[in-house]
Amino acid sequence: MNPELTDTIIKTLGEAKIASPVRKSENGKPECSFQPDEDRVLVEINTEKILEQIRLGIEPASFEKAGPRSHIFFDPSKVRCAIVTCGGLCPGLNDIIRAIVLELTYGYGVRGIYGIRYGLAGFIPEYRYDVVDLTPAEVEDIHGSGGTVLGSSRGPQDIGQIVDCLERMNVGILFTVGGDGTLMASTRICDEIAKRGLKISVVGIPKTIDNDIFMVGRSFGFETAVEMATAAIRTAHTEAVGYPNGIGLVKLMGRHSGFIAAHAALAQQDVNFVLVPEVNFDLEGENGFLKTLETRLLDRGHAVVVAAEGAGQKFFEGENAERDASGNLKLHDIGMFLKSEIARYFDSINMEINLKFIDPSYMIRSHPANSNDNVFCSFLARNAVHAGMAGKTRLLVGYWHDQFVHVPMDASAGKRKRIDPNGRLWMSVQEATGQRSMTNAHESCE
Ligand SMILES: Nc1ncnc2c1ncn2[C@@H]1O[C@H](COP(=O)(O)OP(=O)(O)O)[C@@H](O)[C@H]1O
Ligand SMILES: O=P(O)(O)OC[C@H]1O[C@](O)(COP(=O)(O)O)[C@@H](O)[C@@H]1O
Repeated sequence: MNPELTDTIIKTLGEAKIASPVRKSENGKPECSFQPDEDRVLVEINTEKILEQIRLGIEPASFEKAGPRSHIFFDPSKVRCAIVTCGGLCPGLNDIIRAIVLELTYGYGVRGIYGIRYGLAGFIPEYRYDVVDLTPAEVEDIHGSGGTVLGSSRGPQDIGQIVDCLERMNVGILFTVGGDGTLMASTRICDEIAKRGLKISVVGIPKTIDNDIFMVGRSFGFETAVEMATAAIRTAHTEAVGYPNGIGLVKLMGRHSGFIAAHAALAQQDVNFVLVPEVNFDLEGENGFLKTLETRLLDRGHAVVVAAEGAGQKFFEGENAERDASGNLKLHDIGMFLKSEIARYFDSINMEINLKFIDPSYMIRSHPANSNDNVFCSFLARNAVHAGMAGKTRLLVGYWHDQFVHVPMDASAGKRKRIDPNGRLWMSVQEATGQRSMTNAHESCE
């Protein structure tokens, strides 16, 4: 184990003892000193008290702290591990894969590490996706690239077949890197493992640039996404001030939660309107978006509008509601909608505008992680390895109140973190944009 990292973890987490399964043999190669102990059992992180608090709507004061444990469950010389990345891309996926491989190899002396191609589909024989052997050499340079070297996918896969594959490959620890869908799938994989009485740990690493995973304070890639979104807003502002009655309209990702839009608007305070899924707004009327935009143009001559993709979906009610392969509702394009509504409105009042629409969504999502996210990914991944090697299962490695912690999968699955319309973040957005009259008059969407 990297002594520097170990020290940091000891200081941060106050761990008294550190697992040290690897020692150097006479020829300098790592050798496992771990003696399997029959009494050791896989530990389900399913703390009843935490789940009960969440059921009652009380924020849990703490979770079990993440970090290396004094006893490990799996024999590093025998255990095989698998990594799978699922759902939409996110900056930092390759950093996570790389850090898992390096910690397993150099921290614990594990040799058999497999990469599953194209998400959960990679477990299913009919797709014929080859498994990748993940070695330090294989992952050496991947952290500089966006996306995931393993590939990803959406779409339902048979849980029985996934566990069959884990059995066939003799996998002891499965690392699932994904969002709320992956979390649901992971809990079902855990159920099937338990039903079959297998000794397989499933450790989740929460992934979503939307930063909306429940009971996870910060998800990797979010900071990179905000940075990139801020650059797009800056461009929109430059374009808007460059022409008479210039309007810069930026659409950002955020299916259910507008965290990227809210944070980026606060980072680049040239934004006049932030539209998020959590807060309703009207188009027409005195306090409606279009009239408020007109007032802003008459007052200052330019405006910047930032819309998260899940905002204003009520305007499409009654239209076809399609779903993607994973069952997520396909959203109507709020950016294109606002673009045409703005054009229609100003045409109707005979006022000339210059509108520039920017949609940087996929440029943001496929970007490599920034330095802070690089560091964050490394800690998340290494803590996931510690949890897995210690025989913990059915948990997510999360970041909660400035600590890396073990979040029971069941505490997070099926729920979502959203902007509180009465909370400090949204208040700050309203103050920074001056849009209070437009969105304050309306209720939250849920
Ligand atoms: N309720 C569920 N049960 C089992 N598998 C699920 C469930 N929801 C999603 N999945 C699977 O998890 C994978 C990732 O889900 P998806 O929603 O696409 O992305 P994300 O994990 O980023 O939310 C997909 O293969 C999807 O079919
Ligand atoms: O175009 P795609 O691949 O369907 O992904 C779009 C979705 O990706 C996200 O950024 C993240 O979604 P997931 O967490 O489900 O992967 C959503 O905000 C957005 O709706």
